[in-house]
Amino acid sequence: MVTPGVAFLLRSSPVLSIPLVLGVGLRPLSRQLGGPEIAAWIVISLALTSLPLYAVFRVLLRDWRNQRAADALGARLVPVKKGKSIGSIDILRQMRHNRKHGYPADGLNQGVEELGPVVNFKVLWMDTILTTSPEHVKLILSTDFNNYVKGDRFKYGMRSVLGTGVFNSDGDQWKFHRQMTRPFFNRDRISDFDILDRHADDVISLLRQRSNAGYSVDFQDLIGRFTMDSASEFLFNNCVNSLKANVPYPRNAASPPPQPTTYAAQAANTFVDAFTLAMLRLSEREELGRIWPLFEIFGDKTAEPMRDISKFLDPVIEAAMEKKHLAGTKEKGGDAEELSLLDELLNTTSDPRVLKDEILNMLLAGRDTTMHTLTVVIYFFTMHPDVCARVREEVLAHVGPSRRPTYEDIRDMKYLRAVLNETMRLYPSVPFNVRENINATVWPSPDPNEKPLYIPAGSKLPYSVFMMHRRKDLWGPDAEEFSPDRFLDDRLQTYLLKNNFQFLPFNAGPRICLGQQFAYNEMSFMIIRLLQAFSSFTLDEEAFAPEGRPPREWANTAGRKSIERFRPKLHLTMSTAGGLWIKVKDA
Ligand code: HEM
Repeated sequence: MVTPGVAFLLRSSPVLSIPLVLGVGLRPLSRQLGGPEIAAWIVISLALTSLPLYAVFRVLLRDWRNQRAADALGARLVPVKKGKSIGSIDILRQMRHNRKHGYPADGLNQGVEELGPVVNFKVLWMDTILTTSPEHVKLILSTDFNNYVKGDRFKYGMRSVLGTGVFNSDGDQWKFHRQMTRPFFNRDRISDFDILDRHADDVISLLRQRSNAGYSVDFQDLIGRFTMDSASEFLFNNCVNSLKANVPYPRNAASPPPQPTTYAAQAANTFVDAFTLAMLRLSEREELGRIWPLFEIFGDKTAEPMRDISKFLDPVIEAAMEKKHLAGTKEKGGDAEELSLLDELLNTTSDPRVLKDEILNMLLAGRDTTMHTLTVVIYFFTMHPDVCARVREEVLAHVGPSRRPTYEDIRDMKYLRAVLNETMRLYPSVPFNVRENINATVWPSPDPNEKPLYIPAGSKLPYSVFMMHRRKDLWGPDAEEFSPDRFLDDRLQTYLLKNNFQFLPFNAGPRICLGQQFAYNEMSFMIIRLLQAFSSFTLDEEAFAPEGRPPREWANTAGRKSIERFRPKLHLTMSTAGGLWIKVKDA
């Protein structure tokens, strides 16, 4: 099998062979055409400089064409953030460093402060136009939807894990996947809390048991197991059972009791670790941009985690296909409630590859996003005990201390919804996203006194809801503060309702998150259950691993970065570096 790196070199071979062709062919060609004898040193110099010259020529030609096209439309080019080194490689290096060690949007913020809310970070001579403007995001996601795609570059990087699933497809292929999965998210199904309730019980008993024994718990790890188990049961009726596997003890625990390693626990941890690693590899590719295959010359870095994922998923899919085969085609309107997404999908396709792609896409969509939001809600509870107490009051008033919450309870709990929204405003699970434009286009200028902006065809267009959600001109002077009431008081009218594209944790338009309502239900359900069981939460900072502690220098910066006591980390989705170690107080 050809590795991604070798495939990349083969694809680039026509250009890469220019020096060779010049070196070997120039002198004989000149002789044959009766031209002058070319000195060897000239041939060598030409061969050596041909590639850089070719690249410079192409870049200059493209920039000249873009300028002409912009002029013709009465527009201007997007301001470029210039790096100090050739191809702005220093910016790329800085971004990679920031991703690993910085706070989300470090580096990008400087560009935006300097040049405005739309900046071209022209890394490796490729137009990479970042916008934080609601009006541009609206064009991308909604009003000019057909001109913006995930694009071949993005899809190629994700393909070895996500295949052609709903996340990783465009056009008719995407429509096919979306139509296939949408019916599954109907109101009855997403309000059926049986699965959630069972797994929430496991979370609570584990928290209680560890708390009684005096240990703190990594809430992110625990809740990731909850979202994985719920999603796997919901999606393919086959629980990963990660909550039954060994849950880690804090690193500062004096003598944690030994945990028996069962085959099931090991299998669950292997699957979860492989899934996490595969997602990490994908985010590394996305970060490197179009040159990522060069870092995978000797092998596909997703191959190993995908082997472990397949070991778990393939038998599940085979068993569902077998069951379907034995039962014959289910009639529409049958006992739909009992069917998982996988069973539903089998009514549309029997292609195991399509089934696996879809399931993996859904797991990606459903696990880390809700895990992250719930983790940050609990973090905010530890930082704002008054908010925690107020949500708890609401829980007790609407649901009481032990009853199982219903869909109607959740719908009516306005403050809980405001807390979830405020958490997703400050720490959205998908803080950065990206599209590519098919045709050249023009965006309105953020400064009405300036000409509109010309966007060349095929530009990489990252948009950041993380940055947009913190803009003071859109949210008011307290934009960086955690204040759930902004979704309930005058600020709702003054800011949010003026522009419904400025709050987009779930995206918008035709590709809006399919699981939005399910996610609100799942997260609300879990919080209600937690607040019925526990009255408060505290951080156990002693238990944080060094990589999970915000560096000292953050305290000397501005905004939220200076006050946070956890460390947000960025991959495809956001998470908490080193986890969130907490202690709970029994209610
Ligand atoms: C807090 C929880 C969640 C957040 C913040 C969230 C956010 C998002 C965002 C921003 C997108 C757009 C991605 C893109 O265009 O590249 C998306 C898409 C999607 N989400 Fe969610 N999501 C959440 C939970 C879920 C859950 C629980 C599920 C299902 C189990 C789900 C299913 C999907 C699907 C299928 C898509 C793809 C839609 C498409 O491309 O047509 N999401 N989500």
